[in-house]
Amino acid sequence: MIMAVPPRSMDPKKDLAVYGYGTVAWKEKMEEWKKKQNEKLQVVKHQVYKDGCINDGDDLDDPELPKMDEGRQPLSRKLPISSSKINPYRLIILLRVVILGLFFHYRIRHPVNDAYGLWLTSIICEIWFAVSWIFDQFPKWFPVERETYLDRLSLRYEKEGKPSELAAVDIFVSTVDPLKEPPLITANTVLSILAVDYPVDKVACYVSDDGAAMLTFEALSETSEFARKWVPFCKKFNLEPRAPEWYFAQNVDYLRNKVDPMFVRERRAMKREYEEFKVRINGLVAMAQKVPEEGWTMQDGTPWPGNNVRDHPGMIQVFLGHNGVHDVEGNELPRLVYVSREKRPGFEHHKKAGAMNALVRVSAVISNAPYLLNVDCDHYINNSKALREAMCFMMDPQAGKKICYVQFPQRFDGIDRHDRYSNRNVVFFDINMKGLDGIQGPIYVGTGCVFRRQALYGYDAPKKTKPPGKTCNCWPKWCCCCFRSRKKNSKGKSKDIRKTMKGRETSLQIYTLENIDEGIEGIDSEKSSLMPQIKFEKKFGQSSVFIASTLLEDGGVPPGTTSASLLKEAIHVISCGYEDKTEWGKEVGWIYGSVTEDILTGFKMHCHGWRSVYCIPKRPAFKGSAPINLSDRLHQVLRWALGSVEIFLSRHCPIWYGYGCGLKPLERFSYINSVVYPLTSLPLIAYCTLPAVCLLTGKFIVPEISNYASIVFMALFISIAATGILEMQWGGVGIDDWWRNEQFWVIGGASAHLFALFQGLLKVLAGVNTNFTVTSKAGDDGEFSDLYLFKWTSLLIPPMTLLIINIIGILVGVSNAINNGYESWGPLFGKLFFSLWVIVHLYPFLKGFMGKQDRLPTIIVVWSILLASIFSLLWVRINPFLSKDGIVLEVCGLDCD
Ligand SMILES: O=c1ccn([C@@H]2O[C@H](COP(=O)(O)OP(=O)(O)O[C@H]3O[C@H](CO)[C@@H](O)[C@H](O)[C@H]3O)[C@@H](O)[C@H]2O)c(=O)[nH]1
Ligand SMILES: [Mn+2]
Repeated sequence: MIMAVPPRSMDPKKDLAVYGYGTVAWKEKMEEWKKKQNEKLQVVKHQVYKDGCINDGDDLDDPELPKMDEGRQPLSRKLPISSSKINPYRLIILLRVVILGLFFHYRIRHPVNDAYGLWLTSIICEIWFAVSWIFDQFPKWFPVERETYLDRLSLRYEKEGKPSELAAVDIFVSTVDPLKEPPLITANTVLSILAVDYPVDKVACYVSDDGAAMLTFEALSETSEFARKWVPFCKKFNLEPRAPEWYFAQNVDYLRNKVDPMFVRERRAMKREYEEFKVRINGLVAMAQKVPEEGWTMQDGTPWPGNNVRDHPGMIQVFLGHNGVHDVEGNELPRLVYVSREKRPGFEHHKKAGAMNALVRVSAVISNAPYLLNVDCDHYINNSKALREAMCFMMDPQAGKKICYVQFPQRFDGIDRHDRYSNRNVVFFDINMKGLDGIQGPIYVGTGCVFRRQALYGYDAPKKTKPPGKTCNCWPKWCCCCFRSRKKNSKGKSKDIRKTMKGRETSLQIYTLENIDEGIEGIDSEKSSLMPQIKFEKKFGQSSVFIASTLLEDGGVPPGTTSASLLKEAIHVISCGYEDKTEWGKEVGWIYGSVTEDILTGFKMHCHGWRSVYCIPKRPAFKGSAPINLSDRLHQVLRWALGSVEIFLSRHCPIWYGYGCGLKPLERFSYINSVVYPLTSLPLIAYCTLPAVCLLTGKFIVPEISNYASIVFMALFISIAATGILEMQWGGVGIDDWWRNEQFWVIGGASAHLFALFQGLLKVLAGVNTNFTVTSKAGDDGEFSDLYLFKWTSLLIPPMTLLIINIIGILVGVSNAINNGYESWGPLFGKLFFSLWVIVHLYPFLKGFMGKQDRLPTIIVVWSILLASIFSLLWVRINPFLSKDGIVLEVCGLDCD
């Protein structure tokens, strides 16, 4: 019976359901089935991914691989979440929808007559919460996980005795302010990149310095020198991680695993080398503290061109490269390039997105790898196989072609044990993103992401057989038509050019505009179908070298170019006027218009029909740092929310943008959710104020409840808890992380999101510019001293106010109840619960607010005052020695009737 399973099926769950899943024998059968499947797989040529969309119909045949070879198999696999976990989850979601319906039915038909305003406010808030819940919930309907097969990647692309066929990757590191982003951190990131487990000639590291700091430049120079020792050492002993600071922070148990004495010796020596390196870097930092009056001068005596951060020429320096320096063992090292784009007053620089686009062009001119990885300066490579992991998706002959990027989760070092401010974002990275991966792919989060270069150039994803008429991503229909024909042309041309380029490799010189014109003119056949040069210039700008590079879909630089001419062109493409009247930032590269350029950039790609992939290797691929004190964290969240508001109010708002294109509906839901969430701050603040108002006025948002109503309320409460719990289960998230996330949702919502909303509106209405406040990255991890750092910011006011009024509300409510006798405790209970719910959510905020006092934590003082007053009031009430009527008025001072 099991043999009847069609050989192309890859879904044991589905098939087993037909063949007796759930019976006693199913396990055995499954084993047998799996074995048979595996045997079959070896000869099956065209495998169809469950995805459906993923098979391009490409021929898998690699004549060099024997028919039964392991290297023919897919490089990765989708692992659906087990149905025993996901089905109850879905069931509960549906139940919750039904219960919500009943809830609103009751709520709307039972207004509170003596507190109509309260009732109306609460209902409006609840409706908003319900809607935003829908947008958050349904993109989590099809979560998946994935598994990669690095050995198969190796078998396929690194055949014995032949040069590696792995694709090249250009790696971008962005940094801006060496004081907030210590050079040592950037250096560690760069070292981890240079030492990555990948063919050296296929890796190029570009560091973008938006601060034009000589400190960064010199630190990088030191780093390249140290890399000559560090890289061979890492590779020799296969170390992890390859960022020295974090490597040496691990303790090695020399006794346990019979460590090679040679290793012990070399490790010790290397540790000393690293310490010296650190001393040199710290020396540079110390020197950079005070700017000399005449500005910085370089070692050769010439003044540093970047002395005026806002007005300086573009700078490029190649530190390590192909024919240059070798490491101490004589091996080549990856390329390392310092880039600081030109800045002039009067030009909009578009923050990080602008920096990334400059790097896209520079790298296209210098190495033009078909794939790009971008990391923030503090996100080092923690798993040296990270690039290979990404290639398991990108280079998969069937699945790869449609993938625009492979996103890795952000993981962090140096966060306090309890992760007080939910810096790890575990719920987002382990639940929401896995959900999206089952739809059209995770959103781009700004770092730890490997891109397909072509996808960044604003092209549509390849289509299998596309029905004509539905190919583009702009919403007006007429626009679709014109756009389609243009796309076709560009694609057609790219093929031609590529062929021609291959044909006349030696003769084609492409340094200047004239040359490329000649080149195109030379292809007289099919000339009419070519996209005119002018159109390319309109899209990509005036660099013919860059334009030519975009046509090489498999990357690489045309042969016969000299590095001097390339560098000249590289300077050209980072000049600040370069993007004028082009599609950079509009359709090409990182997209401008939001401080969270990441969401926007990924969104555009999904609109072009691309899919992205979420990759979670066992050993985290990248690790970074996060702001752990309250004020910095709130500012970070403020920036993110502001970015979302900017997108929400722009033409790229996912509610309106991109219909009739590649964006799937549930994916759209998720994007909508990620731009409207700051709006939730308004109902949230209102809702958190309600309990206090109720307690103070003695009114409530629901009338006297019937039994039916209390059942509905309970059911709603239970279904909310149940979805949470089941979600934690399939996502592998702990209750503490989940709870922190809930708490921070309230804290952030009551402060940063609200401010973001106003700043965003200000920007749109009054044109006030938004700036990108970089978060400081802790240099030396000083025992989380940062956690207790307290900086005053107005962001703290709204949550503080909410806290205070709720505490006052509780006090007043309790004392009222005391005065009014025991029958009034019943209704009070609901209000107290409501109010405590707010306080409990704001608790981490209160802790952060209190800072850290060594003797007697203020928090204890506050709580004791609070409890003390409650108990004293109670005491007053119960005290049998006093006559009731007499004392009450004296104590609470309120008019209690
Ligand atoms: O004008 C600028 C401003 C920032 N950056 C770089 O942008 C990165 C992110 O800045 P950071 O302050 O660390 O922001 P985070 O909130 O920690 O970053 C997250 O959120 C950002 C969007 O707000 C994304 O760009 C990041 O990739 C993502 O990690 C850093 O490498 C900066 O050097 C620039 O290159 N130029
Ligand atoms: Mn960061």
